[in-house]
Amino acid sequence: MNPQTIVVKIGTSSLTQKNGQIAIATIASLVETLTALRQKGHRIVLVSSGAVGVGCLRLNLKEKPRKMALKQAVAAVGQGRLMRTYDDLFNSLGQPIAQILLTRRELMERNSYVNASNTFEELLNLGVIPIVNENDTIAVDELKFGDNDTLSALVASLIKANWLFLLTDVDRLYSDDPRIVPNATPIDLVSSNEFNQLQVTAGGSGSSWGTGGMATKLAAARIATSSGVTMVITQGQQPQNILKILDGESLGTKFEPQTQTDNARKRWIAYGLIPMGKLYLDDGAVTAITQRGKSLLPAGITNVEGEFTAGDAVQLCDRNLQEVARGLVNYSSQELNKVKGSHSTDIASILGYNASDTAIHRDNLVIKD
Ligand SMILES: Nc1ncnc2c1ncn2[C@@H]1O[C@H](COP(=O)(O)OP(=O)(O)O)[C@@H](O)[C@H]1O
Ligand SMILES: N[C@@H](CCC(=O)OP(=O)(O)O)C(=O)O
Repeated sequence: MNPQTIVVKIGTSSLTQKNGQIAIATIASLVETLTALRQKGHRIVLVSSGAVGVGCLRLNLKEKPRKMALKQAVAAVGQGRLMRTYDDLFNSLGQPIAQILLTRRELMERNSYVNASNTFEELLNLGVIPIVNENDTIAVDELKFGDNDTLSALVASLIKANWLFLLTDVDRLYSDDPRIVPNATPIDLVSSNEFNQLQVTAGGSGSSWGTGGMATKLAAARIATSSGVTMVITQGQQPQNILKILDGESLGTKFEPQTQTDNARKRWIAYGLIPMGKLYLDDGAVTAITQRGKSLLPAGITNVEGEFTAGDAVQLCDRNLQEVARGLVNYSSQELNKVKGSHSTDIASILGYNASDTAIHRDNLVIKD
């Protein structure tokens, strides 16, 4: 197999045992597997949860704190211990690692997005395994990834990975939460054209330590597959299965990639940014941008929702309120409220100054699959 770029995400539920102790055997096996993959020439990034869980363990807290500041303090305790554990184990196999802590803010700002991407590139070229987590200590609510499933999919998109493995405490996706519905049907493969028809009940976390459960894993699958990444949900207790899956064995649930968005800037618009508002479009505008590759003109906008400034990301929705695209606006929400539905030739007289013909230029538009 050609060298692949592989992101592996492991959840708290796999890093901790039922009794709350750290799952040393699982971590050791993960470290061996990732080192073996590196030795085969693959480029590896590990996204590891567990800072809060390990912090609680260190501080003898019996459950995950609910108060934000306390959770952040606990994560600060746990992150160091987690990295210490990883460094000891990777070091014994001669594998260098690095720590990367990210918040949503870094991926929202184009310069820091590009910087993060360059840093990953250099680390991977050096043969290092970067270990990523959310920077829980400084992340504020509105700028949180919130869960590492989403973070890992954004990282996979950022570094143009071939694969994203989500290691968790179930062996695959089921039609329903198998803890609640024991005879739920296992799902082995989700092909690119089946994704939108997928009939599953994605429940919350199965343990008191996990975040998001299956719902955030499916959200991650959407981001990953539409960035051209193959995603697999598989059992965290057997990280060595990653090697078998790469060799073609069917273990876990595999999500096939959609057509790849090659343009890094467009991937950033689609996934890096948090949309600040919505534009509702008439049918003509929807067809023009989705089928004819046109820019969005103010004439096709029927309604504007939210408050944003020029340069912000917005969602574009059709008359059924379905999101059809995302893009960076050339106007603020105030301006768009004045010029929506107007012809480009009238805009200067409505606003009293010369402005862009397009509400969103096609170079700044990303159409949803
Ligand atoms: N449809 C489903 N298929 C499989 N697992 C599901 C489903 N819905 C909910 N779950 C639950 O999701 C849990 C895994 O998510 P989570 O606890 O957040 O793990 P992690 O810490 O690995 O992110 C499983 O233990 C399972 O109980
Ligand atoms: N950043 C948090 C992880 C949050 C999270 O997504 O947890 P999980 O659902 O266990 O992957 C931590 O390190 O505790």
